[in-house]
Amino acid sequence: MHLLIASATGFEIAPLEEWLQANSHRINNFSYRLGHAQIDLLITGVGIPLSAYSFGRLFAKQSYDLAIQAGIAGALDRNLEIGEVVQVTSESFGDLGVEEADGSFTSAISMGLIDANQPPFVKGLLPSPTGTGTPSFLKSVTGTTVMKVHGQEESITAFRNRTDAQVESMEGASFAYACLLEQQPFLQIRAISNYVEKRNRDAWDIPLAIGNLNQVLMDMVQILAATGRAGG
Ligand SMILES: O=C(O)c1cccc(C(=O)CC[C@H]2O[C@@H](n3cnc4c(=O)[nH]cnc43)[C@H](O)[C@@H]2O)c1
Repeated sequence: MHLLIASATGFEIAPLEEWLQANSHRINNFSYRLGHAQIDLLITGVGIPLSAYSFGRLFAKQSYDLAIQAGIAGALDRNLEIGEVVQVTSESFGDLGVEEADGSFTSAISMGLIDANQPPFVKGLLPSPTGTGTPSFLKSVTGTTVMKVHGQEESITAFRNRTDAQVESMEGASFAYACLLEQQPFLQIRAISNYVEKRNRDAWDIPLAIGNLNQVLMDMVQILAATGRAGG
């Protein structure tokens, strides 16, 4: 099977890369062979524009049995724990729209600039397909993708009032959008590094999130390499 593991930054999947270097056959700078799997690594860059270009360019020339986006994320849902690893099963572009004169936000979808049901959107969301090797041991959550990480109480309260999303990242929706349009089976796996709250960098635990994320990735890679199957 041909597997893609993509991340915004190199540090988010560095432990996986080190593990592949020690435990698999290196094909080139970004590809490894392990059992029945070829594993390609992709670093897209942070944010919607960089990741959208990266996925669009890659999927124009290459398809995969399974594409996994892996990274850290902020939790809007306080029931999620720092360090917890989740799978994001629906996405949205959380701040794509206009700021009104009174400071309120109107989304591009409610303005009709994007049709809420224009494929691959379904009711304004980007739902993940089911049955693409979804790991049942991970909690399923809803995600949203923003250009600007929230850090001010008033804007966070307003955002919570207009989204049902449980986690926030800066690339999830670009990945889901590209995969859905290219009919590319995909999974988005995120580890919670912080809560979406008044900016407090000291409360982030990036090492814990990255450690837990990469343990899940290594477990999944070993299972997929052993079985050579993504479905199920
Ligand atoms: O050090 C910081 O203050 C900082 C702020 C934003 C992002 C980072 C990163 O390390 C970038 C990696 C990745 O992290 C995702 N992420 C993590 N937490 C959040 C969040 O609360 N809201 C949105 N995105 C988040 C994001 O996908 C970045 O690509 C460091």
